[in-house]
Amino acid sequence: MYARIKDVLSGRFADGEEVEVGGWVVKNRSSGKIVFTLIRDATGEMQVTARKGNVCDEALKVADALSLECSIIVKGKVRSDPRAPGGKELSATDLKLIGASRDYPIFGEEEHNPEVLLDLRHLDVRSKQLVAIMKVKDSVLSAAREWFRNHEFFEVTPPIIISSACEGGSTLFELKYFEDKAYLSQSAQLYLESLIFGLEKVYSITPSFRAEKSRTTRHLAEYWHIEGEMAWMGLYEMIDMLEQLVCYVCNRVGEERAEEIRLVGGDPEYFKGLKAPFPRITYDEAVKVLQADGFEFKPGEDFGTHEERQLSTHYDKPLFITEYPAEVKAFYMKDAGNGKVLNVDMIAPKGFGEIIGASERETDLAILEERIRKQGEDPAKYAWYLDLRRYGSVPHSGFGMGTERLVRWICGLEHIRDTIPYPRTISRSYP
Ligand SMILES: NC(=O)C[C@H]([NH3+])C(=O)NS(=O)(=O)OC[C@H]1O[C@@H](n2cnc3c(N)ncnc32)[C@H](O)[C@@H]1O
Ligand SMILES: [Mg+2]
Repeated sequence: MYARIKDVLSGRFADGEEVEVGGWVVKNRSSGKIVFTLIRDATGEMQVTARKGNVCDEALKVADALSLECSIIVKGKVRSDPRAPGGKELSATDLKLIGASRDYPIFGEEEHNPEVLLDLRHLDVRSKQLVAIMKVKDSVLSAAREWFRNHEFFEVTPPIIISSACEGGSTLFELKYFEDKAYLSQSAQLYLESLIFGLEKVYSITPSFRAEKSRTTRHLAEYWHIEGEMAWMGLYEMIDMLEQLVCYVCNRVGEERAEEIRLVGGDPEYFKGLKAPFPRITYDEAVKVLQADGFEFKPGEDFGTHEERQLSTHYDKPLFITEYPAEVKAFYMKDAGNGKVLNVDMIAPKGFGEIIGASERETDLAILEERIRKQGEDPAKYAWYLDLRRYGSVPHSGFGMGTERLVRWICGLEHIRDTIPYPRTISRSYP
């Protein structure tokens, strides 16, 4: 394997030491006898200088003709130079063109129409901005897995092809399944609930699909869903746990990906320093806050983007809002008695909106059947799920965290589409 650019820049190799680096051309500037080439690999960017006399004429000709995104292998001597990005360069002794790149359609700094960039997403995924965001996402996923493993959760692999809605029929994607029909999973929850009777604490990281008709900056038709389900746990114990999970992931990612977060315009220090406890208010208290803020809001309705944004202006940490009206929430949420359910949404500050949806689950069979019917679904389609209440049911709770929502908040991004390599929305399923 070739030397990594970050290792060359970090001083791992002494001046004069010869190393070999593989990478792609970011910029090329030639004055005939000397060619300055900025190359990148997955660890960073550095300058390569090809000088007449140091490289053979053939290699100098290759260097001179390099264009955006050519892939090259360069052998050279490490040389400290304060004028070079990162304070070091490779003074080339040999340079080979591996993959030509003529007229690369995305020009470095130029502003491009977002739709054009999305049509060229298969190329744009190598851009500095998207590479940085994908590194942040990698850290989010690995930090989450580490937290789950350290807290006795088992990772499980629930089905993606499913037979009944978890989050309402209006956002289901239907597919032809042999001679039958099936759907793409909106959430692994119902299957995770079946798995707690053997494993007690389970999690999954899967794609969830929502046929959202809305065009917003925080909805995708396909997103990655970090979901947990815990036997014996009630709502408020789960909220304590969610604070620990979110702080662990944010602290780790803020530490590990500070450079990338800064590069895309985020504030890593905030996430490095995020600490529990987070503020907690009930739905009714949230309604009072909105009304005191002069917001026109009809009590009994769900909070939308505007309400969540307004509520988040009162706090600089994520806000837990609990006990929503039963009518606006899913059938599986445990009845809290006063027309409310034992659920919680976690709303990120600064208008980044809902990151987590969670609840204690209804375990009373009759109440559950009634709520399935009230939501216009046929309990017969949930026969397997209702069996979980017939055989050794226990109090349990669970949550779903949107990975892309979390990455968007950590990176401080305007639109969720840049948090996933290939965003799927109502108007895009290409490339
Ligand atoms: N296991 C569970 O208890 C999860 C539960 N069945 C569930 O799906 N809840 S949720 O619909 O609020 O979605 C959970 C989270 O999933 C994210 N989410 C939800 N919908 C989307 C869309 N369309 N795009 C991106 N992210 C989305 C968002 O962060 C939500 O808070
Ligand atoms: Mg939700």
